[in-house]
Amino acid sequence: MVRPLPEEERPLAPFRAEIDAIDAEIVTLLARRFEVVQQVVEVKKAEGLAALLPERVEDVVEKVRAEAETKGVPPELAETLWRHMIAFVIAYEEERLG
Ligand SMILES: C=C(O[C@@H]1C=C(C(=O)O)C=C[C@H]1O)C(=O)O
Repeated sequence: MVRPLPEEERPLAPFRAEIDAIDAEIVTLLARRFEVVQQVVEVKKAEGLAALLPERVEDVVEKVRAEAETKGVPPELAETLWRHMIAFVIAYEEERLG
């Protein structure tokens, strides 16, 4: 739903267009990541592996924090986002692994 832009917010329009385009790219990348997660579920089923593999979770968080830092993104932001996403992924996997 797109609400009419209040007059005083008009100078923000080009930046918001850029943010919207970036968000769409992020969602595309999330879709790719999620497709891989579905393959992970199949392997975990076959191998009897748990949804939550804590050491891997910490490795992923460490990597995204480091990557964020090199790109001028606050590492705490990356960590917060990834921990939320990973928690969702683990719940998704748990539902499918039983
Ligand atoms: C995808 C996996 O399952 C879980 C989800 C992870 C993720 O979203 O990065 C990482 C660790 C796992 O507990 C995995 O084990 O690799």
